[in-house]
Amino acid sequence: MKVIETALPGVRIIEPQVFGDARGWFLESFSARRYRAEAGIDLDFVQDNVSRSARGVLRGLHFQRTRPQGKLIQVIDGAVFDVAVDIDPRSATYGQHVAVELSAENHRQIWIPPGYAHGFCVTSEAATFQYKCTDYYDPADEGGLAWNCPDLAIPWPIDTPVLSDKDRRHPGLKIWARTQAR
Ligand SMILES: Cc1cn([C@H]2C[C@H](O)[C@@H](COP(=O)(O)OP(=O)(O)O[C@H]3O[C@@H](C)C(=O)[C@@H](O)[C@H]3O)O2)c(=O)[nH]c1=O
Repeated sequence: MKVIETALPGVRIIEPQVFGDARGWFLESFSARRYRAEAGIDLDFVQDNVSRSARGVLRGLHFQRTRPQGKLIQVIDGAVFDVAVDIDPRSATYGQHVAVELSAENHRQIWIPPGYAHGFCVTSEAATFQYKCTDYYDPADEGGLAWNCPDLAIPWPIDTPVLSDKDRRHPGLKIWARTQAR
């Protein structure tokens, strides 16, 4: 497999080795030993999630405040524009993001270590999105940032996404940071 470093510390794009033959193809989507050695993922995964979304749906930007989740993400069907945002005020890349297209066709994965905000929008007719998490979901611990915060300047490929009520209400980075500083 190929591992590509990004501008954000620890965030890596992974291209699994795809074995094609007359029947179709095969790939290993995770192997603890190899992902530790080659992608530097030395945390255990405790939860797997799958979501399905229609074109134009945007989920995010999400994180857990006290029990942050590392996420190993891939798309099983369709295509998404996937984004990780550095929300650590002590980080040299605070407020910066990495964006990557993940699709059933390119088989790409992204590893987002604990501590980043994450979101994606669907660029195909529909998309099936699958991810492994290093900590359990805790609704009481959820945090969010506005997808369209001007300080983040994320070049989303759509202007008017379909959002959940929850995702419509998140603050921008500056307002969120002020609530953290208290
Ligand atoms: C995320 C999650 C949701 N749920 C439930 C809560 C709710 O009733 C329903 C939908 O939840 P949400 O609207 O939060 O789902 P969603 O917007 O897909 O949330 C996800 O977004 C992406 C961007 C992430 O990075 C994930 O970590 C997660 O936050 O599913 C769980 O039971 N377990 C989970 O792990």
